[in-house]
Amino acid sequence: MWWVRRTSYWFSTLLDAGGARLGPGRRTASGGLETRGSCGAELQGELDRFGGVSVHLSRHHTLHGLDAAAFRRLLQAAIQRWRSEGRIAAWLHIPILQSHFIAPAASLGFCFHHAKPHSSTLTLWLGEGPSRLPGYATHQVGVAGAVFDVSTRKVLVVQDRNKLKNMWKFPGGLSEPGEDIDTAVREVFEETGVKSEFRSLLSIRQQHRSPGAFGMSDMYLVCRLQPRSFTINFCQQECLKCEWIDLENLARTKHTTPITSRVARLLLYGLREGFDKIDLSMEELPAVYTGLFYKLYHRELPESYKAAMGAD
Ligand SMILES: NC(=O)C1=CN([C@@H]2O[C@H](COP(=O)(O)OP(=O)(O)OC[C@H]3O[C@@H](n4cnc5c(N)ncnc54)[C@H](O)[C@@H]3O)[C@@H](O)[C@H]2O)C=CC1
Ligand SMILES: [Mg+2]
Repeated sequence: MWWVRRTSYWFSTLLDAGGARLGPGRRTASGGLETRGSCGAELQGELDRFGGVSVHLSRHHTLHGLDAAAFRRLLQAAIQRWRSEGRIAAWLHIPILQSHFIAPAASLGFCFHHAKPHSSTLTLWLGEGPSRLPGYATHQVGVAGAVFDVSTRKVLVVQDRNKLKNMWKFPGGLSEPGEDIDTAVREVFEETGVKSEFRSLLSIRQQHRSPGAFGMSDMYLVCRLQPRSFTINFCQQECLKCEWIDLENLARTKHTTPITSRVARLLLYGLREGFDKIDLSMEELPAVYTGLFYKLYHRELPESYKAAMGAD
């Protein structure tokens, strides 16, 4: 697959606005070799592994002195080309001192994705249907469901279509703002077609500077879910494969991620010794001052302790 080589950055980001020559042998967003020539200015970008194209204006020194109208013409031509090449999205990284290019980009449909102290990033969805680009995060919360059927000892796993290595993992994805951890049930259904019910929280992983979270922080939570249906009808856009596999095999196989493997072993332990040994159960409680509700996750408190301390 072409993206296995993406770390070598052979897709160069080029703009020849001022007639500057392009270096020989450079790769472009179209995946072909950029040719030298006098065909005029062209806005080129780097391809990402999802099929989007990213343009960093800071790398285009020839843009200096270009007015907003000329930039708009360049961008419009580039958008047409990207569409014809089947690109799904365009990302425009604009240094703060070139913010006069934001308005022409916005007039062509670009919207803000996020801003940092010295630059802003705009996106334009070029794919079919509504945009599937993830929003920006301070922390993003990913949730997954370990849907485990005790009677068959099988657990539901997927292989992600967009990952560099195709390892088995639990179906799941990013929660939307305002969603609870148990939205793992929704993610599992959307990705696999399998219906399930929340049982408990099994693990929490926190990682900072995560590449999958635009360099921000990522929380990844795995829930234990009880299956309510078994027929798989997986989402072709997100998954390459989806299967019910034997829990012991998942705990042993090398073709899985370390977190999935660890949770598989945790489930095996729960199966043998009782799920109360591994479950963080959830209770919804009223917030004292706001009148809102929140969900609290912890190991089950024995009845005797609840009674001794007074019920909530
Ligand atoms: N099981 C494990 O060990 C692993 C867990 N994770 C965690 O899983 C969570 C995310 O789950 P996912 O299934 O990835 O989320 P998800 O199911 O919400 O999928 C994200 C969607 O956004 C799309 N997307 C992401 N970046 C894109 C871009 N730049 N352009 C276009 N489309 C883009 C993907 O194609 C996918 O359709 C995170 O918390 C992450 O840390 C990630 C890797 C391994
Ligand atoms: Mg997913």
